[in-house]
Amino acid sequence: SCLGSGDPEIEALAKDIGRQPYQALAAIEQVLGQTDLTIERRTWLEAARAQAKRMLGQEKTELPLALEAAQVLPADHPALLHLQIANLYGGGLRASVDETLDRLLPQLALLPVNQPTSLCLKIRLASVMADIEALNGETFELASNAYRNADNESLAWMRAEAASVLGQIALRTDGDYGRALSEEALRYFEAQQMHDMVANELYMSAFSWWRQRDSQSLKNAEQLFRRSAEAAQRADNPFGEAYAEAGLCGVLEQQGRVAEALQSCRASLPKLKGIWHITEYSTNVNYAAALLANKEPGQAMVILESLAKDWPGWDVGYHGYRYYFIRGQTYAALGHYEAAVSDLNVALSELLEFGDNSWARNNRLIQARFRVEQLVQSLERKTLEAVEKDRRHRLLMVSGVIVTLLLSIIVMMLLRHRRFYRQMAFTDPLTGLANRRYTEARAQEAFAHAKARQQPLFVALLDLDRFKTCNDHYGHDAGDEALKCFAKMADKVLRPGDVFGRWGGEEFLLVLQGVDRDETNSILERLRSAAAAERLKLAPDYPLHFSAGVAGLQHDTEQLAELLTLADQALYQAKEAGRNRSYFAKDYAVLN
Ligand SMILES: Nc1nc2c(ncn2[C@@H]2O[C@H](COP(=O)(O)OP(=O)(O)OP(=O)(O)O)[C@@H](O)[C@H]2O)c(=O)[nH]1
Repeated sequence: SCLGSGDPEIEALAKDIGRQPYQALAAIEQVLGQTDLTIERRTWLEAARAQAKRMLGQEKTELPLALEAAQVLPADHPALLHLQIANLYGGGLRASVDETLDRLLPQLALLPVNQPTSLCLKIRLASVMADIEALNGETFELASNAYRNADNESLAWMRAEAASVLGQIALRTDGDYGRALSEEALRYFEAQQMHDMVANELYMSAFSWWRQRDSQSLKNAEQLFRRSAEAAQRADNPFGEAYAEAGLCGVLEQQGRVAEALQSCRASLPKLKGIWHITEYSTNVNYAAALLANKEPGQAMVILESLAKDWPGWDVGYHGYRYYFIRGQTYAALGHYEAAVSDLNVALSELLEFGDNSWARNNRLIQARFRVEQLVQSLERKTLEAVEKDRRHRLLMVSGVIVTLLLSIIVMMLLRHRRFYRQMAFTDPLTGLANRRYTEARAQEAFAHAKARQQPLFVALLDLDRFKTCNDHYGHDAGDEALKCFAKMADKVLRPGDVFGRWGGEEFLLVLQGVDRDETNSILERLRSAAAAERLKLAPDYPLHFSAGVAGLQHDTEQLAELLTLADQALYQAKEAGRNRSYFAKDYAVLN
């Protein structure tokens, strides 16, 4: 660090700031502790202290007091001007920067161009303006003026400082020129063993490579950040070390070297705490990015959320872009696509706004913009896909339910139809009794069962008497009524297990199992008297009488047909004998 005070003791202390800022600061503070200092000397020492603290990233809390005390000096006193410049950096309010610059610049213009004081003030001011991103023609002119005019051997230190600051400014637009200047400064600082200045120079150079973001530049940046950390360590400056490690964290993260990035972030963050906010903030964002890359989006979100809470208002400009860009991706990794898209859009708008300044020319911004836009698009696609998938899923479910319902209805209808057709196939449509086919099947079953067990079985053919006359006198409908009435009556009188069905015309078949001859006869008589009691609406004078021919199962009966023939013969006999009676076929040897 140069001051240009002309005081060898103060200049020696100032030079030590570039070597070991901590020790230099302690020495300066020791001298400042003396009570018999003149106000001029005190002001120079305060300017040196401010510079040392700047190198160490410390707050300059005593600056306002020192500035007040220095007011007794003439307004253009270089020590006072130094303090005012120091106050611009970090401590000075942004709003008052322009005002201070308006006051300082004309005064600097009045100073002789090649005097150490004049050179140092210009270098210091250009450096502060570069740090606060006030990069304009004046800044460049201040630095290049100092660089051009520090052209003799005795001003080598100032020339190196000027080269450093001018390099810093040039690196933003012209990398090659910037780096050539930076190397010139580096050579001097290394030769002078000004480790802290070396660390700073390497850092600035590394940073300029980092900005280019291509893989070779990132490698260069990584190497320079490492060298910067080593130099800071030699200078005994943990702040400088943390600063370089923070840079390393970002570069490694960008290179996808996640584990190393996490290590650098974790090493630098505790040392940065409370020292230099912007670096702490951006390193936290880089740390979150590395955690995200390490598939720890939950952890990344914890950091991002605490940043939003503890550092409100920092999410603007480039930092805002980075913050929302990383948080958007973290949201996406956590599956919150809508929040992700919204964050990425904020990132984009920050980027576009931020792109309005001179950095917009840097293609890095354009690349970043494309990346954000690509991500937003892919996330929007993902959201749409998720919605579409959900819709398809629901559609599938609804159609599944509909298909199942339709199938059940069809199955139900088929079952009903089957039942209906089955019934149709087995039932006599007029009387609702079993039809001949079904009656015969059931009779066969009963016959086989009784024969196998040698149990009694009686087969009776029942025929309504003089049915033709009913038809003839009262009409066919009356005949139908008689048949239905007979069927209904029989259904009531007989037991559910008895086989009873329409055999054809006015003829019915009754099969009784497990009952003997007498019981069969009495069942038939029960039927007879119940039928006789019926009165037909359409044929009131037609008596519902029937004749029955009955045959019983014998030991030697082989077929049901034999019994049916016998029953038919017996029926004939019953008719012959005068009707309205039951006749049993030869009943010897009937199973009783
Ligand atoms: N209304 C009606 N008549 C039927 C049905 N099936 C057969 N018939 C009639 O029933 C009559 C049976 O007459 P016949 O065989 O001479 O016997 P019947 O008049 O009862 O005389 P017997 O048996 O000797 O007492 C015929 O005229 C058939 O047309 C039917 O489903 N409905």
